[in-house]
Amino acid sequence: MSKQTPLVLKLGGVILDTPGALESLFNAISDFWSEQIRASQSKRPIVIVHGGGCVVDELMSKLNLPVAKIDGLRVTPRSQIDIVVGALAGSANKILMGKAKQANLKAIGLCLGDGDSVLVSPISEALGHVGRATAGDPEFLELLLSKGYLPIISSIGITENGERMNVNADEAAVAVAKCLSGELALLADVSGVLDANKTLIPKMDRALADELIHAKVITDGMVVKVNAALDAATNLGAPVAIASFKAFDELPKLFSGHSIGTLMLNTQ
Ligand SMILES: Nc1ncnc2c1ncn2[C@@H]1O[C@H](COP(=O)(O)OP(=O)(O)O)[C@@H](O)[C@H]1O
Ligand SMILES: CC(=O)N[C@@H](CCC(=O)OP(=O)(O)O)C(=O)O
Repeated sequence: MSKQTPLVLKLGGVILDTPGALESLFNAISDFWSEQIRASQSKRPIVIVHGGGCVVDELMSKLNLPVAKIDGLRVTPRSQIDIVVGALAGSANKILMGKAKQANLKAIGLCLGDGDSVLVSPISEALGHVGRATAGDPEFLELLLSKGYLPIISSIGITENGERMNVNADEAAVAVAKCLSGELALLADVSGVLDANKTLIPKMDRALADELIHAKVITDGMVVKVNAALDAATNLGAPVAIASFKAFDELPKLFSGHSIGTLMLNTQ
């Protein structure tokens, strides 16, 4: 049985607020693996990296704390890192673990710092506890994947000095994919990158992305996502999909290596 390229799936936090979405996603993974076993193939390794920006926002609002972002990244002062870690590595990660368990998946809940899989360093004083992520040591994740685990990784990292850092989950997923030399798909609450008429753009290179960002057709979190996907496509030497986590019928296609949503191209 040949070794298969790991697939890194990034889930936006909105999936946690979308009724039935996690159940459908995990059942799709379970069905895909059962099908592979029936066909006497080895299970394709899958890793989930998740966000939870909306979970953090809800908690901040309950605590009457303001939300501030710079270029799509949450300003995370020292006084708020406990809240962010609790929401992402705690609540969001364990909700996902619970849903994976209900689908009988052998999941394991992690953060970027486990096994030094992803290394992080502070970006700027202005952003506070926000980290830039780079690929680290693949050994730990490869060990888990070789034993058939489904790692579910939050976007919380730990610096060399032991500081906890909040990492944008798209950037975290890119670093995990680089660490494992895997394929990457960024799953959000939209069918992919949309043009000015809200029509899906099937393929996108750097030139088109720059044009649409400049024209403010691509805005907010999608700017970070598009830039992260193009960076990953270049580094991994393979296209990266931006697609919907609601595209349940298309997920088996994605799992078996076909494209869905918008394909971000390596144009270097
Ligand atoms: N051109 C665009 N195409 C699709 N979505 C866009 C575009 N520009 C901005 N967006 C917004 O980006 C959002 C997805 O980014 P984000 O909220 O950061 O997702 P996630 O939380 O999954 O990382 C969409 O819900 C949409 O509101
Ligand atoms: C630095 C930074 O912005 N971190 C993000 C991490 C979570 C995230 O990216 O969640 P989504 O994928 O659901 O947007 C945040 O605090 O919102």
